[in-house]
Amino acid sequence: MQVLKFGGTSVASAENIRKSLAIVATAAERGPVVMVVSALGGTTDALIGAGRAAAAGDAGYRDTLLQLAARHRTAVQELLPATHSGPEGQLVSQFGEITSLCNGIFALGELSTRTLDKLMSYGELLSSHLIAAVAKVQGQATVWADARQLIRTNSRFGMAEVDMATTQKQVADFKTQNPAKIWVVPGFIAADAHGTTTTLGRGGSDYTAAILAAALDAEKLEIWTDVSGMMTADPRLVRSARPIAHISYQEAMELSHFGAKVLYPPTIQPVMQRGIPLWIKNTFAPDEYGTLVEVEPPRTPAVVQGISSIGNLTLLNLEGSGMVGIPGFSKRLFEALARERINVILITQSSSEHSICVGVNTPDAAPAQVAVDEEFATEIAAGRIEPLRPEKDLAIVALVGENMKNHPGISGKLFGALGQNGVNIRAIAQGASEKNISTVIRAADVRKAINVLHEAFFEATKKQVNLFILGPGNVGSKLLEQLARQQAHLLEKLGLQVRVVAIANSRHCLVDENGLDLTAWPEELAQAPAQTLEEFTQLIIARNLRNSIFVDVTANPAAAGIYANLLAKSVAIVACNKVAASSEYAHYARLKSLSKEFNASYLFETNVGAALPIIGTLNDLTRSGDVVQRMEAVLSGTLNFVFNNYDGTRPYAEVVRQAQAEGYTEPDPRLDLSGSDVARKILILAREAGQVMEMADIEIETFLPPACLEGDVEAFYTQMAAHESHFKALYDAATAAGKRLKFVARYADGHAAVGLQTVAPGHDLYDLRGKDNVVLFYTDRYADQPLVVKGAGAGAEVTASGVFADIIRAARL
Ligand SMILES: NC(=O)C1=CN([C@@H]2O[C@H](COP(=O)(O)OP(=O)(O)OC[C@H]3O[C@@H](n4cnc5c(N)ncnc54)[C@H](O)[C@@H]3O)[C@@H](O)[C@H]2O)C=CC1
Ligand SMILES: N[C@@H](CC=O)C(=O)O
Repeated sequence: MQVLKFGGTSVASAENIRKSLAIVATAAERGPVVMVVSALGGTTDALIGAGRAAAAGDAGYRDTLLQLAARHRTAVQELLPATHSGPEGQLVSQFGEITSLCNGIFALGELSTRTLDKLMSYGELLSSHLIAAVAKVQGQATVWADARQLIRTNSRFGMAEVDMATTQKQVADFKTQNPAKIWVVPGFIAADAHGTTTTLGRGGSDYTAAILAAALDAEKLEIWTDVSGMMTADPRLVRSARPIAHISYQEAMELSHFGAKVLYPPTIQPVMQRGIPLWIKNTFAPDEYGTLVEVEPPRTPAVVQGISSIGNLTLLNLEGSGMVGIPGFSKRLFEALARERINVILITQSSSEHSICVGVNTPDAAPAQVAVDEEFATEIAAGRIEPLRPEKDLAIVALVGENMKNHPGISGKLFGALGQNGVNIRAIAQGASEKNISTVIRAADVRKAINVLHEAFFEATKKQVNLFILGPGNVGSKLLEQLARQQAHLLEKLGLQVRVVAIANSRHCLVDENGLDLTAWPEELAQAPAQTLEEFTQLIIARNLRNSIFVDVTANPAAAGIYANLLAKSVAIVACNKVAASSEYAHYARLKSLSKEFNASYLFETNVGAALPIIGTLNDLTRSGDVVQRMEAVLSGTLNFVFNNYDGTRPYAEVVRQAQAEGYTEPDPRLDLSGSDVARKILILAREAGQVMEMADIEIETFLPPACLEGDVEAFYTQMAAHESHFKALYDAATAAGKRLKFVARYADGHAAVGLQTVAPGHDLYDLRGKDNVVLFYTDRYADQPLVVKGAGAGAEVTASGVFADIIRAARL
């Protein structure tokens, strides 16, 4: 025999019932079929709601029942010809019984578990009678089989336990007396020794099917549902989750216990005992393979089969020095919990024996606390142990797979992936069978954690990266253009799915968690809602997306002020904004240490020389043990451009304006002309070389007449124009000596200075074209001939490409 079970969605409407019956008809061509059915989707909840309302004295239960009756009537009318009045009459009589039952509950103001079982049983009774009638009309040799006469349980209403021996006999008797090809059986319900209706727990229709399959020693059990099998993770949380084709009973049991709701956990035991294959199939896509649960699934290279989670968990910590080395504490703890019928989901104990930690469903936490504190009242009073400490809002995320056994590195990878994303693990449990590694984490981190783990274990070729971009000005908009152009390349060549989740300027913020359209953002941003920087920070933290990177393409000090907060949440920072790296040393050092502590990159290569590999080269030198003795550099693209293009034929101010128009200057060009920007850069280099230095330690010799730095940017240009003769004199003097003007930064022996110099032909800095930068590193290894990095040192396009490169570095960590 074959047992096929159809869940609530598979029988939720006339159309779905037809689909389910078509599947049964095909199966019946191969041999007899037991069709176990759930109630029409949503019916059980409606019945419970009606019962509870009636018990609470709320007459609204009558409306619920009327709606339920109407829904069933519609199904009958759609499925059966008008001439076939039997089922409709039966419906009337069944709803009469339901109404009487609810009226009784209303009158008594009480709903016992026994009455609730009776009330809930009508859901499956209604659906199974209807479906049996339709099958008969379709010409199938069908019999309706009352599960209450087949499955015997004890009288634990709500979650009755099955008496398998009696059940087996009753099923065998029924089979002898009913040779029909198709049995239609209501799932979920059974009866105790007195014939009183019981239920097998929510989801119990799966269990009914498994019990019948075992009792009949069926050739297979098929669970027909609305998804194509067990998935590698909950598809509502992980978009790239995929069905698992083959899985062992043990693995299926682990996964179903841990939230893979496609299968009611007790279902596996009866079929596993007899080695009956269990298929999970999709009623709405019957040709899809689904999941086959069997004794020995074909071996796959997959070490981890699935990732599952259970929410609503509370950890209870029993802790105290009085526990160490004294036998019996755990026994008393578990007995106290068992007395209250509290199910323990997870247990961990450290080898110091100083604490035992158990995980329970959150609704059980309060009674558990009372029970345990009572049990240990004497020890608590004596200060030998602490009162029980519940910790709420937690969840379990577990890796499941038989191949994890003896496979080193799985837990390392698990912890690494979670740690890199700032997911703190509160407790861990792994049985010696190594089929399941469970971690307890904050409920708020579940989505991120499952995605991170899914990526680590199932998507070796793809990593999703989520960008939050602040300040799409010159550099930022070029960056967005480059990202848009390279998205396909990144996915194909580097396996990086780079999504821009948010773009904000100082007024608006545009967000799409699925990734913004990078061609339409300028118009959309202008229409987007207003948002403050604080709100933007909270948005990044609250979204809690894996592999999040904050990209700061502003020049704003307040923006630099949010890095610490974000790093502490394991959000990586990529900045071309130089404010943070050139702020007080203590702050710079704190950001570096947060970056290490929380495994989040803090990258700012573009702070010096735009996209030139200057900081990276310096880091490579120092990390490999080299020591920087001195540095000599031209670090201002703007000033190099200005002095390369000024010869007195055009006003100096006009050349500066051109540098600004071409995107080389800071948003405030006075920073470039005053030498401050170069001072920030040599400060950053000195710090990266290992020197503890402040901005005040840098000697800045400005060549600007003081009047140029008074007032705003327009006044600055006006004053430069007014002091044209000053700039001309500087130029003429240099030219007369056969030299060129270069604004040079120097560092040696812990001292740094910046200022204008004239350099002669042959000097390393003499031939520096356009807006180029150059750095000469003199180190222990490069003592005579410096290591030189040279090239374009300013401009939106190159800077954006440097930011892009930092994003890729952060993403690939
Ligand atoms: N232009 C270049 O060659 C290089 C620039 N950089 C750095 O790149 C950064 C950006 O430069 P540009 O793009 O030229 O400047 P920009 O002025 O064109 O763009 C900055 C953007 O940031 C926005 N912004 C300012 N404060 C904000 C806030 N609180 N919240 C949100 N958005 C805010 C502005 O509205 C503007 O859209 C600067 O820090 C600069 O030092 C670094 C290396 C080279
Ligand atoms: N304004 C800077 C550009 C980036 O740092 C410069 O001119 O060098």
